[in-house]
Amino acid sequence: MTHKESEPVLSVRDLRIGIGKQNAILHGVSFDILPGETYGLVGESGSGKSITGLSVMGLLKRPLQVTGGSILFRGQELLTLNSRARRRLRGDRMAMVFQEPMTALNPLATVGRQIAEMFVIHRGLRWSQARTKAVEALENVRVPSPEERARSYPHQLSGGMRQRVMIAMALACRPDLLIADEPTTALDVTVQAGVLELIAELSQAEGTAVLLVSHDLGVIANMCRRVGVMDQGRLVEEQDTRALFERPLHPYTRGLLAARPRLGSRTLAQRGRLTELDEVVSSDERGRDQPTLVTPRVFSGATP
Ligand SMILES: Nc1ncnc2c1ncn2[C@@H]1O[C@H](COP(=O)(O)OP(=O)(O)OP(=O)(O)O)[C@@H](O)[C@H]1O
Repeated sequence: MTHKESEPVLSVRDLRIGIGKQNAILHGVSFDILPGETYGLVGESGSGKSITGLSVMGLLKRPLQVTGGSILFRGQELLTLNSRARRRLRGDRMAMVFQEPMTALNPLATVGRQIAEMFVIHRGLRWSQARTKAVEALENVRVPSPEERARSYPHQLSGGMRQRVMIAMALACRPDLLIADEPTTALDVTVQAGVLELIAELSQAEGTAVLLVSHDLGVIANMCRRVGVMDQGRLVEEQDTRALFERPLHPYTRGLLAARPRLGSRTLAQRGRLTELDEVVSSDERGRDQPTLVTPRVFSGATP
């Protein structure tokens, strides 16, 4: 890694997306993600979380297009790069995992081959070496019997295992940035936790910056130190996660928090994590030994 540890891996400034110039959908979103940081983007369906992630990856599909702003990746402007250069970055320096792994996996190739391909394309390894690396990559994401699993086709694996395979592919080349868009929404609650813990562990071990997109505040609470709240194509608030739960500044965030799942619902709260966070936040000990907080930001319509 050549960039300094304190410099953001990703710096999104005033990002605008629209259908042509007239029909704006994302209205000037800005945020930074530091190395090793997991930054959460939360908001209701349709608020613009996914299109933000897709535009960073350069995977936005027409009729949607970036109409303004800047996306700096390790100091390099992505919006002026040609498609070949962006393709070279994808899968190598930045990678994305989606809610539904089958959209990213080829049903006709074994998972071992698909992971191996990453090493062949981006690292120039021979297939024999790449296959060995693929088995290692499966081992890293705690896939049991990785040699055997490498020979499986995606449909022969459970949803949780497929998600691990997609994470193994995404992290194969040790990217600086991982974009995880609702990575556990389609999974059973017990499997969710394992996949999230895996992303957190790998990010810490490798210093990977993670953009975690989720509508689930419980997931964000467990994974992220900072969170941006999106509403109707705007980032309406950005705060340290604990502070957000304690003192939501924007009315929309307050609404989200009021509507958040409680014990008994099908989220991480079921495992007591959200309740733990509630306890931490409401405790007198809060704030102690916490990393330095960023200045809370409210972007519009705030009534602090
Ligand atoms: N292909 C498309 N054509 C036109 N509008 C689109 C297209 N894809 C997304 N949009 C619009 O962009 C807005 C943001 O969508 P986006 O998928 O980013 O929301 P989201 O917050 O990720 O929600 P979800 O969690 O449901 O994916 C929505 O209003 C959606 O209708």
